[in-house]
Amino acid sequence: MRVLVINPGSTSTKIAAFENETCLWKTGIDHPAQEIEGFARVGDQYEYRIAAVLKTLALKGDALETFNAIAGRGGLLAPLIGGTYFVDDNLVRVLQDAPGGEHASNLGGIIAYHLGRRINVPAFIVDPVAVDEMEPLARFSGLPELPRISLSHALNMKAVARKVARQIGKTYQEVNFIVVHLGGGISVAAHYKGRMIDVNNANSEGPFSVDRCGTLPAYQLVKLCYSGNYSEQEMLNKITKEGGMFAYLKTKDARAAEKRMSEGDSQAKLVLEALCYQVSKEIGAMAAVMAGDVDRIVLTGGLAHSQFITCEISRRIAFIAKVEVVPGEEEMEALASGALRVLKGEEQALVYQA
Ligand SMILES: Nc1ncnc2c1ncn2[C@@H]1O[C@H](COP(=O)(O)OP(=O)(O)OP(=O)(O)O)[C@@H](O)[C@H]1O
Ligand SMILES: CCCC(=O)O
Repeated sequence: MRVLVINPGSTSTKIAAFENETCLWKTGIDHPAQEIEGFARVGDQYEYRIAAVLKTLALKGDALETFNAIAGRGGLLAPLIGGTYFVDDNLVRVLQDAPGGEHASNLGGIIAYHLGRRINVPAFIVDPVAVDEMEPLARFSGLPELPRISLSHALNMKAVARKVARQIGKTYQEVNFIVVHLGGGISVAAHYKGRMIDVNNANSEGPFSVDRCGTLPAYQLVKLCYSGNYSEQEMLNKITKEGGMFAYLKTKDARAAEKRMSEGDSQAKLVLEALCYQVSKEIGAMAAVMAGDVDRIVLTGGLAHSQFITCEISRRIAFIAKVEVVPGEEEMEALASGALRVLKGEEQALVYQA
C-alpha cells in the first residue's frame, strides 16, 4: 500500500511517500513570506501548494497514480475525537469555508481531496488540530461567552509522546508529559495518562511564536480593535500571521533571527530570549496543571533544532522534570499510519458530521 502524505504548515509544506510503514522519501518546501502573503485567505493557497506537491513528485520521479490514498493534516474543525476521517465533499467545504478560523492545516484535507479525486483514491485527515480532550476545569477563561478551545499540534505531540514513552519502557497511557511543539505555532500541552487535558490554543493563546501573538493584554487588545485603525481581518491577521517574532523582527525564519543574533543584533537576541521565556512560563503552568507529577518535558518541532532555543528553555524548566529534545516532527509517520490502518481494515474511517 502506498500513501502520499501532505502536511501544510504556516511557512512550509511537508510531503512524504510511504510504502506501508516505510518512508520512501520525505521533503519540505519553504514558502517565501512574500508568496504566501499574496493570498487573501489560507484556503486560496491550495492550487499554489498543489503545484508545489506535483513539482516535488516529478523531481522525485514518483507518479501520483501509484498511490492508494492521500493523507493530509486536518484543520480547524468543530471539537472532535481523535482518529482517521474521510475527506468527503462536506468536509472539504467546511475546510474551505473555514468557519473555525483560517489555518494552514485546513489545506491538508483540501489538497488531499483534490489529489485523491484526480486518481480516484480516498483522501483522509488524521488527528486534526481540533482534537479536544480538555478537562472541564481547563475550559474556563474568565468569561462564560469565551470558553477556552483546544486547538493544537495534537498529531505531532501525541506521536512524539508515544515515541518518548516507548523509549522509557512505558506506554503513552502510563506517563505524564508536558509536550511542547515549537513550530510556526507553539503548543504547550499537559499529556496526562494518554489524554491532552490542557493545552494553549496555538492560534490565540500561550507564548508568542514566530508569527503568532499568543496571549495578549486583553484590555489593550480591545482598545486596539476599536481604535478605527484596523479592520477585523487585519486584527485577525496580526494575531495569527503577523504577530510574534515576525512583528518584532520582520522574519518568520528563526534560523535567520539566530544568525542576526550571532552577528551582534541585540534586538534579535532579546526577541528570541523572550520567546523562550514565554514558552518556559507556559511549561510552568502545565506543571501546575499536573500538580508537579511530570515524568518528562518533551521539546519538539522545527525550533527544537536550535540549540540556543532548547538550552534557553531547558535552563529555566529543568527543575520540573528531565527534558527530552525531539527536533522536527513525527507528523508524516502519524498521518501515514492513520491512513494505512484504514486501508488495511484495522480501523474504520470516521465521517465528519458537523
Ligand atoms: N535548524 C533550525 N534552527 C532554528 N530554527 C529552525 C531550524 N529549522 C527550522 N527552524 C524554524 O522552525 C520554524 C518552522 O517550524 P516548523 O517547520 O515546525 O513549522 P511549520 O510546520 O511551518 O508550522 P507548524 O509547526 O505550526 O505547523 C521556522 O521559524 C524555522 O526557521
Ligand atoms: C492551531 C494549532 C496548530 C498549528 O498552530 O499549526
